[in-house]
Amino acid sequence: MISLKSVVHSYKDTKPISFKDWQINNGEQWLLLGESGSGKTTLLHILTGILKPKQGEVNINQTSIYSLSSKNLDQFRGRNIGIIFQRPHLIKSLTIAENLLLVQSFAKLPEDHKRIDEVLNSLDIIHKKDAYPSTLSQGQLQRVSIARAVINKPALLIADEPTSSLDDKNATAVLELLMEQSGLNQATLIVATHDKRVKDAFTHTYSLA
Ligand SMILES: Nc1ncnc2c1ncn2[C@@H]1O[C@H](COP(=O)(O)OP(=O)(O)OP(=O)(O)O)[C@@H](O)[C@H]1O
Repeated sequence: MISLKSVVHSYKDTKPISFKDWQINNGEQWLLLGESGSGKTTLLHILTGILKPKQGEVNINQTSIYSLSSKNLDQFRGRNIGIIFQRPHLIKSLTIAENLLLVQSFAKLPEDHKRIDEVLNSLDIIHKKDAYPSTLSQGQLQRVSIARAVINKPALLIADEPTSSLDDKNATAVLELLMEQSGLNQATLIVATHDKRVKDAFTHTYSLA
């Protein structure tokens, strides 16, 4: 279970943003909606342990994440949280498989080539395993981003505007893959977007004012 309690954040010289309390049960799929500037990215950073809020508490499966030391928080994030950004941030000098091996090693998990093949197969991108990111299409790169996010079977999968740079066909495919991949591991899925094409796929919505 993930919970957000009495969370408020303010950046230097800006007015504080209050986030209403939020409770998410394991395996639920949520849409995070909000106008530009309403605080979606801020909230995702708070939920993923990147940004400590000025006030309030964030719990992920009974762990109050901001009570962890920074070393333990890094490891917790690597093992429990997968993040998909609007654009894939892959390391250009490494192959797709090597990029995925790096994610296992950051989380201090053993190299697991079988798991890499399994994930790349399920995302229909195994043929690009030994290719470099610059040789992949935008849609293929987004599938690799999903592979990277799910490789360690995280309990929480978070996507920040995952479809906004894709055409209709790829946007639908990426959304279906996100739902399918989170379902495979019973992971909780949170997708932040203002892409109207994806709204209907979700039953739960958290809206920022
Ligand atoms: N590092 C920062 N320093 C100061 N103010 C910031 C910083 N990051 C965000 N803000 C401000 O906080 C508010 C929320 O920003 P945030 O990026 O979370 O919004 P958003 O909903 O993700 O917007 P968008 O949909 O346009 O990406 C905005 O007013 C923004 O200007």
